[in-house]
Amino acid sequence: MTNFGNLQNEIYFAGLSGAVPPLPMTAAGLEDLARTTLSPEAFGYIAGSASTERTAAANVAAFGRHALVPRMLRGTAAADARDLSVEVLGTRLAAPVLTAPVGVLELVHPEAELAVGEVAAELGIGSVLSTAASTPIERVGAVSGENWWFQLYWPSDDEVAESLVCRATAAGAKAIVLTADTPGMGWRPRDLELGHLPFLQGKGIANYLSDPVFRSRLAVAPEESVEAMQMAVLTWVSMFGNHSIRTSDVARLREWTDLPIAVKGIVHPDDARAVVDAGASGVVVSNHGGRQVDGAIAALDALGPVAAAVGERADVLLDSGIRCGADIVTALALGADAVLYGRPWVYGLGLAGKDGVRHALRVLLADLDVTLGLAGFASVAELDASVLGG
Ligand SMILES: Cc1cc2nc3c(=O)[nH]c(=O)nc-3n(C[C@H](O)[C@H](O)[C@H](O)COP(=O)(O)O)c2cc1C
Ligand SMILES: O=C(O)C(=O)c1ccccc1
Repeated sequence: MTNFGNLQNEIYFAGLSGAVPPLPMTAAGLEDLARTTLSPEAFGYIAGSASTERTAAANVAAFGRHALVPRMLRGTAAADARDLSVEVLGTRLAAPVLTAPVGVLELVHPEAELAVGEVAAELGIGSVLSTAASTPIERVGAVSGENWWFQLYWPSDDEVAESLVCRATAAGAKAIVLTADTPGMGWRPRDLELGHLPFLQGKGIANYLSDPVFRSRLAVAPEESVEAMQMAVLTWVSMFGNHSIRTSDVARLREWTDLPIAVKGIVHPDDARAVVDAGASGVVVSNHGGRQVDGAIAALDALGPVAAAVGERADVLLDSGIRCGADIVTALALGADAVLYGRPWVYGLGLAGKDGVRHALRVLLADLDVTLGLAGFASVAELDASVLGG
């Protein structure tokens, strides 16, 4: 047992000698501090969503429309015997949480993906490494323990896509997460107002620059000169956007790797059924944190119908709007097997590197642990819709 909730005791006892936690104890507090600490470009890129940002707001608001109805006097397990573990896509996790794939982490801190992979492994949860990482797959895989997955942005050059998948498989990834909702970049006013797209500065393209197939497309190695690097960036631009991927391509991905495949960015039950028919064993219900289609349905509102559509045929994960322990309990009650945690730990990374990521993740996991126990549950496995009063 992991006893994530023990963070409470740790802080209160340290408080006896006058110590207080170095960072805020809520996701909102981390965001507020990041707003005044990070550069406007970095903060705008992370906090920003598409257009009016109403889907980003809806993601969070949707959790507020569900209330937990805690059960009392059930003689449940002591805090140190509570079991938060789950198995998703064949991966055993100490809690139903993985860090969401987030690109270009060098924008906020040089430790970037290495910090996230290491801390997730230390805590026994999972991490999903972005294609748009600032650090090559092999280096991140080497420090990320056993429970990391690779997120694929399928480039318009299929041979580059296959190469990325083979590299991730060889580096020890336990699953491939194909992101379906980003055939191109969403309309993002905060970035547009600053004229800021990090990739054009060569940030977040380390997996391409280190890829033998991508490099074979370049006339001159990017290390040779500033002009050669600019050509590599333009080659990236020409291959990042890819509107041609279809459901049937999941079957092609299936041929490149034996790893389980999840498709991320699904909100329609028909799309969920189709990708499972094509060979996916997981679906991530997500609208990319409201960064792609503004006006889209809140992720939590899409969860129930998607979970009903796939039934026992696939695992269901959810992201977009997870901010506290009760949000995870709600998502699991509505049919998710686990959640991906996004922006709050990115603020932690920006504020204090690896320590900040650890802080943000421990706060979430402790809140989940305490909430679960107080609601009358001894394990995550026992959670079902009845916690919502049914
Ligand atoms: C700065 C940033 C970069 C992201 N980069 C990626 C990415 O490279 N690949 C991907 O599949 N999703 C990416 N996402 C989406 C996240 O994986 C996740 O779906 C989203 O952050 C969930 O919303 P929330 O953070 O508001 O909870 C990114 C999100 C943010 C905020
Ligand atoms: O910024 C994003 O949300 C994102 O997912 C992304 C990552 C790399 C390239 C383009 C978009």
